[in-house]
Amino acid sequence: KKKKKKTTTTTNDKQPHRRTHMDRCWQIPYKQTILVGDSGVGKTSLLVQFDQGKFIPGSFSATVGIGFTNKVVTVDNTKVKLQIWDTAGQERFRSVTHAYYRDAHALLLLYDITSKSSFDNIRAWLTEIHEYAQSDVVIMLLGNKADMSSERAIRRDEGERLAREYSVPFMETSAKTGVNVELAFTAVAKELKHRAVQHPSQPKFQIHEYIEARKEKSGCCSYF
Ligand SMILES: Nc1nc2c(ncn2[C@@H]2O[C@H](COP(=O)(O)OP(=O)(O)OP(=O)(O)O)[C@@H](O)[C@H]2O)c(=O)[nH]1
Repeated sequence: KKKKKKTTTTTNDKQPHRRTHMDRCWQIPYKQTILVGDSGVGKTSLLVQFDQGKFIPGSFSATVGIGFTNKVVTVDNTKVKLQIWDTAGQERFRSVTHAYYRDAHALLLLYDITSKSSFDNIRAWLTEIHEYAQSDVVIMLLGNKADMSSERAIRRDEGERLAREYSVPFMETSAKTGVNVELAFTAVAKELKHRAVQHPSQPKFQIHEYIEARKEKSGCCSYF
């Protein structure tokens, strides 16, 4: 049995993509994705579901400051390395979070479908994002806790309407059941990959269409 060679990878943002003898497919240097939204909407839970495929129920412990998880997503035979930052939703950590917006390639903005205030605050979050982040940052709006249909406070079409107003893609997710969690991150990875390696003659990747064709609408309450 051949001994596996130890490899080290370096990132160089000036090189959008490269192929090395260690890789079987193309690689894109780390892309920073940040999870933002009010405290308790499920940012940490969403990341744990995506990273480990599990949901840890029980008492809620608010994130203090900021932390990250590295995750490689393979899209179209290309490895997109996402460095996913989980921020604290609490107001008192806001200045810490702002400092990270500038370097973000993508922002996943969450509200909780059972919390009207978390939905109402989305406009304030978007104002902050537009103030601190790069103008071409990929933004996605997620209505989390879609499994809690009996406590739903925000209809799906309200989320859709808000997303349309800001021209951002939208879907409802559940960090508990996993509904649309992988899709949210894969769509972001695909968009970032296309931006990095897209040839001008190729058609642009349509993130809205990609999501619309794949998102699960289950776990939501058709009555609304
Ligand atoms: N039913 C259900 N509960 C969820 C879901 N996502 C998160 N929760 C619960 O909601 C609470 C808050 O979740 P967190 O992931 O800690 O929220 P957060 O947005 O990271 O909060 P901060 O760290 O304070 O910003 C926890 O009790 C979770 O178990 C979900 O999709 N469905």
